[in-house]
Amino acid sequence: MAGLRRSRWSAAPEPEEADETANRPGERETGPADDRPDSLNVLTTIRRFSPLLAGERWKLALAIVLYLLEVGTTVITVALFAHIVENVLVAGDLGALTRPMLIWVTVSLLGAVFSYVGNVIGGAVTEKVLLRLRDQLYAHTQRLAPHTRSRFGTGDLIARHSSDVEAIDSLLSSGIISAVVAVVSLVIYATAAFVTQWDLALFAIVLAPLLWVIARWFGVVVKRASRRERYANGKISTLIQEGLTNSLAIQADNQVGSDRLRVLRQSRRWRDARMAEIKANAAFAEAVSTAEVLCMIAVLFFGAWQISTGRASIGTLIALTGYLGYLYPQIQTLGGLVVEVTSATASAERVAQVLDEPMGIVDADDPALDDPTVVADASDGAAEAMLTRPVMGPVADMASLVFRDVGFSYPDSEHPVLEHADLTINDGDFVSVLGASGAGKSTLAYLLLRFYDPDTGEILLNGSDIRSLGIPTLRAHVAMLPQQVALFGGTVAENIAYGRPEATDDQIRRAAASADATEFIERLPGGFDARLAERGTNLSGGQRQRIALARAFLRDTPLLILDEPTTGLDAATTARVIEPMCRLAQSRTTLLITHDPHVAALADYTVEVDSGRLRRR
Ligand SMILES: Nc1ncnc2c1ncn2[C@@H]1O[C@H](COP(=O)(O)OP(=O)(O)OP(=O)(O)O)[C@@H](O)[C@H]1O
Repeated sequence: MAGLRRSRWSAAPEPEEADETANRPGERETGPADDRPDSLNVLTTIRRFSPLLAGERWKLALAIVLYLLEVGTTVITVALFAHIVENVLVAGDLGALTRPMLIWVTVSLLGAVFSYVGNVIGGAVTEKVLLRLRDQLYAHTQRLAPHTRSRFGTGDLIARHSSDVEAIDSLLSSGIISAVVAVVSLVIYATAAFVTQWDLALFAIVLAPLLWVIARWFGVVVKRASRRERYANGKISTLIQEGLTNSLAIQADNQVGSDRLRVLRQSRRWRDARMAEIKANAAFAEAVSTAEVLCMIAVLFFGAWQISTGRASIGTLIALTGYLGYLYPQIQTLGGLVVEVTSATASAERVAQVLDEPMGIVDADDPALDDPTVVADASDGAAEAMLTRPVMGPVADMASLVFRDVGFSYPDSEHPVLEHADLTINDGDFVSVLGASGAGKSTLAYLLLRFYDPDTGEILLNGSDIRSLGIPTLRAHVAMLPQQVALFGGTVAENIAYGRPEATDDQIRRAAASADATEFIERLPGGFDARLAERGTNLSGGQRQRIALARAFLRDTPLLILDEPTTGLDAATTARVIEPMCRLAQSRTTLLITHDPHVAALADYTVEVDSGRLRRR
């Protein structure tokens, strides 16, 4: 099993400039740094992510061969054109036109087929890499320890999963294909040009190193701007995600203007970074075009001089300019790729930062550790079998708990939350957990569910250390109702059955009845088939709690953890939640975390979390 380790990456390493998210509670201000020793360059990025190309390299090679065959067809068409100029137009022999024209049409059709098949195969590789990367990144992110996930911020993680992943994808597959094709075509066109007229070709080829230098220089400039742009993009996602989630509080607190200003300021930073990118890209394109035009003019001058002195024919000059017409764009493509690919490494760094963070607590056979190429490539049914494979050990119908000398502090905190904490809870006990805010009540639930492991001591479930049970088995013993009920887009019935998707309609209805939820559910348009709004915002707080209780009734686990189930509810609603809650608690071991002494009094006894200890009262 993997434990928690500190990462060599922080969520985003260096402060760049004060920004609007900096003063958010609990958030560490971070920003991009251009000169990080462990920042990725193009080669390290390709090496880092190339396992995602496993099994696809031969397709990549095939796509490259097809593109090159297409390049071969264009070389032939240029030679044909020169042939037609010399032997048909200059010689005035129209009869000599038919054969080269037929060859031209055939070769062009072949070129179109090569190009089409190459595009489709290259595209298929690209999309497969994208699928694998998305799957790997999401599985990894979902297994991060809670404190690591909150360090990144949800909005920023969403940006890393969307636009940053796409940038890596273009770098890995299309980037590789385009680079190889551009290099080999360059060699082919250059060879054709040399064979046609070596001294003129030599004159024209001096452009290549010049363009390379220009591309390298602009690559560095664009990468710096891209880092700023990626960073600002992540921050905008964070701000918008926070703003939308807290929309009502923002309005109620009269902070609409300042909230908008925060997003606007970050958007301005993004605009500035984009402008830097746009200017660098535009300047690069112009520098390349100007160098290209100057070289072409020089070749024409030199070529015209050679024709006038009889050293070259007009057909030769036409063929040469034809090859150069294909060769220069390849140099330009290569230069553009250097710039584009270098800037995409800024996204690669951001994705690598997430993947380099160690996962939280995971079992050795957790599907998140599976080879992402195997899972993502599997058919839908096979992937389902892999990801929902039965890893469960036997689930007991009782739950006794022992905390033995437990010590714990959060990985990024100096202060211990629990120290030498001891407690025994017998099967069937209904225990309320009290304590000052920040005492460590919710932390107990985190430890019981193994989001974290204790630094010292052990927690026993039915006499076994919970570390020996396997996470799915442990969690199959526990139903947890968090402070914020987790509701998902879907119907009421689907939400009740979350955690036990195989439940029948009848079981779902019985669970709803036990949670005293049937009446309000049936009043919803569609009843059990009514669709819930995002996070269940079309339900009241009490109704959301009762859906969560129905879910817990349905799961019917021997251990129940209720984390502040009545927070924010008025007396009448609290009463409606408490009744089914007590019914649920009656038949299992229950930990009820609460601040409310009236609610706490419902339990058989109280445990107080105080100064890192657990005291039974
Ligand atoms: N991810 C984290 N990283 C570092 N410290 C944390 C983290 N989560 C909680 N803490 C700290 O651990 C302590 C215990 O937090 P916990 O949420 O368990 O308290 P609580 O008793 O449930 O509080 P409340 O009643 O206010 O919900 C607090 O001091 C809190 O600041």
